[in-house]
Amino acid sequence: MDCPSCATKIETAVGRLPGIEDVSLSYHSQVLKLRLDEAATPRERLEGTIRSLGFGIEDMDRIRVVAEGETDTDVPAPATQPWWWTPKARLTGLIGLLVAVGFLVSWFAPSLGDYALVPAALVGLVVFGRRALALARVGSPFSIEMLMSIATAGALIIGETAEASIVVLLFAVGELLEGVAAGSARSGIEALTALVPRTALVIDGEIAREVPASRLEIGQVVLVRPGDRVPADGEVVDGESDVDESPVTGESVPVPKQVGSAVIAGGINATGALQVRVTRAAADNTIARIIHLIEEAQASKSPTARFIERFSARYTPFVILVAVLTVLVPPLAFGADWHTWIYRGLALLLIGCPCALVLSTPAAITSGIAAGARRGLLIKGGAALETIGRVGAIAFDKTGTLTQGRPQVTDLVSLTGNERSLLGMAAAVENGSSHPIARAILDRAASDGIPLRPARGQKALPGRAAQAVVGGKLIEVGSPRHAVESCGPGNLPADRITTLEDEGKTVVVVLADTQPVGLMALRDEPRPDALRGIAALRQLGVRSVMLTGDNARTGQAIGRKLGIEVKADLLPENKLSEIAALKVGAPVAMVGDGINDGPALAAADVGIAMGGGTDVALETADAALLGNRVEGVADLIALSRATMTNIHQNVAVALGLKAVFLVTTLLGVTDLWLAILADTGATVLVTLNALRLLRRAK
Ligand SMILES: Nc1ncnc2c1ncn2[C@@H]1O[C@H](COP(=O)(O)OP(=O)(O)OP(=O)(O)O)[C@@H](O)[C@H]1O
Ligand SMILES: [Zn+2]
Repeated sequence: MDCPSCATKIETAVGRLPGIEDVSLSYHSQVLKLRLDEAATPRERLEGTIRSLGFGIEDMDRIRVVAEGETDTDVPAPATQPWWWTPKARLTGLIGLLVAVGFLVSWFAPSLGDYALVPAALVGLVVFGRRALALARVGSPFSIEMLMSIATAGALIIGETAEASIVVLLFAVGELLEGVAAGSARSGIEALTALVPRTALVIDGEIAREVPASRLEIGQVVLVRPGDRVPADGEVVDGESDVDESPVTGESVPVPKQVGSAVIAGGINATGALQVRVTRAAADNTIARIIHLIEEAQASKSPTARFIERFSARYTPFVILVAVLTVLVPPLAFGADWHTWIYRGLALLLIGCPCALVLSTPAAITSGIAAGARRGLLIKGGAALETIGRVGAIAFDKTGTLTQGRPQVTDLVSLTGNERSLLGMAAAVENGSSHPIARAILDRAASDGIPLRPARGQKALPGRAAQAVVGGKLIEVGSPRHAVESCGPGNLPADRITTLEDEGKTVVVVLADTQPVGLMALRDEPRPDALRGIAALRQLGVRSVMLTGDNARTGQAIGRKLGIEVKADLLPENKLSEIAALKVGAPVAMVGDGINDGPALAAADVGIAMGGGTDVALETADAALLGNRVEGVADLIALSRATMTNIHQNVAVALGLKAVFLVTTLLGVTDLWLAILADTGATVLVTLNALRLLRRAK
């Protein structure tokens, strides 16, 4: 199969057979899966149906019954034939030979004339004509095969046998080239599958035993020696090492891993032996999800692709109509020569194939998505890829996206008692909360050796505070704004708060029965890559805005360091309205860590999740940055723009060539074989152009 639409044709045709369910055909792995009731449809009939559409089954032995739950990775990769020995290549060779012999014969025996070329044309006509009929039966009457067969038959009838034979030869060559080009696009994605090793060493008591990586189960512990590739997504339970995850995440620096770190299948373990507990089965590890994503992206059509499909659905009948008129009108109305105008009409039929046009968008989108995947930029479909390049503004969540997301308590200010009891109280309230501030306070209490006091009724007030009853008092830990609302502005040490906030620290106030008893300041360092990432976006002409629930002073202090516009003091629902307000004229993207900001990611036109490796929240986002660098956002935009440029070039080539040939054919300066060259040539050009996107990636 050369293109996803081939896969659709087969799926439709096979799906119509009785007793067949759950047909799914993966264009990438070239594997067809279905549930078959052999009483209704014997295997031979299934095979015959596929072959009648002009596709082969590489090896009947590879038809296998799979057990429930078995994954694609268990299916051995097809033994790839060299391109010059594929059925297509052999057919092309045969037709080429017949054409060559035909020309020789007519050279030596001029009396035979062009009849020597009839065999070549007939072989092509039989092969492609049968395919055209099979396609017509499954609902595609205007296939290129049909147009080509009519043109060939017509040329034979009016005695242009040389032309007819050249047309079938060029068509066969074009198909062959398309196959080669499509194959190299596919191998870019297959390379990803190859990243995961076939086997893994499972630790079983004292010994390590080798098992297929596809059979690893969640919870098993595998040994990854230095130099090995990590066989599964998992968590380090023993050992320390640097792992090069660049093949999956695009992150070029090896990542240090200790006990507790997440590792991704496909990473290369550099220095020390690691023991890794498997956290995801092979079927849904990061790489499998990337591949799945690319396949889904192909199935879901981008807006441009949909537009072009609608256009081409009208284009072909329109050209056929023009061809019919071309044949009929001049001879009937103006007494022109029939032969000339039939010839021109046939040439027109050949340019009526929208193949190159239909391929222009999906080819580029697939390459773009695959190119992104190679650099750790996951894009969930063509629509997202198209939108990202057009965004006018990008909203960033602060915590964990522009900052490290690991705040540290820097200052403790007790207003009444001592600092240790202040910390103990706050920690008791925060115990159980997952907010980064809560974690920071709990860590500090633990490192200061302060025991937790019993607390009950722990509750979160999102975007404001956490509260609980400790020692009979209602203790609240929250933003200064929340404190002002409960105790009035008079009782707070406002100067002290202002000073801390101007240093870029987040201040929380601890209240006991609505009376302030202390302050805590926390600092969350900006991420080193954030500055570069924002600068790169500015270069692309995109506005960046930081959205934060923190107060304005803290936000501004961080914003100044990063050179980014700041919207502060936002409650979670205000973040949504800020995003809506940014949508003026151009779409908006939202970048977050995908943990607390699901709604904001969903509210934007494009939600981009950032997160280290395995725990990316792809469910809520349209795109994800596996490399976990802010610069990835600019890379995404650049990739999207490059893809759109590529699409426009493809459309221009496809339509441009057709337009030129439309005119020259009507003027009578185009030969039939030039018309077919324009068609297959355009398809090949479009595929090759789309491949340039993949090359860019490495
Ligand atoms: N569990 C909590 N403990 C203490 N203070 C809290 C807690 N939850 C929220 N706050 C207060 O509310 C403010 C806003 O919280 P919110 O969760 O909306 O923002 P954030 O996640 O800290 O920052 P950002 O929006 O930039 O990611 C915090 O700065 C803090 O002052
Ligand atoms: Zn195709």
